[in-house]
Amino acid sequence: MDPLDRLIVALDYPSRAEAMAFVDRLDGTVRWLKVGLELYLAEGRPMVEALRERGFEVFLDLKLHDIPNTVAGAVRSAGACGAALLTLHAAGGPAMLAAAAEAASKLASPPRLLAVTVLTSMDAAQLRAIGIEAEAREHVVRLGEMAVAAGVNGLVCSPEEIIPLRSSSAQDARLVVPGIRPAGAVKDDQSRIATAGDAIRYGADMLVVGRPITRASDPAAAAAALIEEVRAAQTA
Ligand SMILES: O=c1ccn([C@@H]2O[C@H](COP(=O)(O)O)[C@@H](O)[C@H]2O)c(=O)[nH]1
Repeated sequence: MDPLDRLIVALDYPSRAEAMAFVDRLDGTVRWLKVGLELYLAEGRPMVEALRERGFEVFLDLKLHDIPNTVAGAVRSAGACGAALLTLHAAGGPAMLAAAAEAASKLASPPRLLAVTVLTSMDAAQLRAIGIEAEAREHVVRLGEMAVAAGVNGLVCSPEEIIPLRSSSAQDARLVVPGIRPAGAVKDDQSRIATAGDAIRYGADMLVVGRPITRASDPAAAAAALIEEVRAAQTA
């Protein structure tokens, strides 16, 4: 797989002007950009369309989570803007996921649906606080198997769950992995992390990287270095 198709840069910015100023600084080094809630709620569908017009592939990370009928409608609305990937929460359950998959299947060019398993910011204490006593790995595999059976195309998980998922019934799902940090870097609000090279060696398909690139003094160089790390890991 082309390493350029394995890195998604998260555009966590409050406005189109700031996002586009950052995109300019990337200087053509990346192919995939992620529009999340902050930017989408501020700028909406035209933001995605503008990135598509500039030739980028877009991952629309809206993490939909509602009753099946509402999520199906959201997939129809969001899916028409040209994004290649769209997220929803696996915790919405099989009926919600199946309704989303059915709605996507009726679109002219549907986004691939990715189910977010357990947010990479959550550790054991956070999981216990919402009533989950199982380890993150165990819970991710349970959610991942359920989500794939319900019809989604891929999963969002942390680097720590890639290997367990690859030996589960969800083994063929596209695994999109945030929680990427260079060795020794600050975790910020992330908990379950690994380096880009390790995540690729474990079996990730695509990596999502925000602050290690957006906060770099030279974002284009930081992105190019990550792409090189991916290339080295996949040929090792
Ligand atoms: O479990 C999840 C799901 C989504 N994300 C998103 O990925 C990026 C990560 O940004 P960093 O700055 O590299 O931490 C961010 O946009 C999240 O919304 C996630 O981190 N974990």
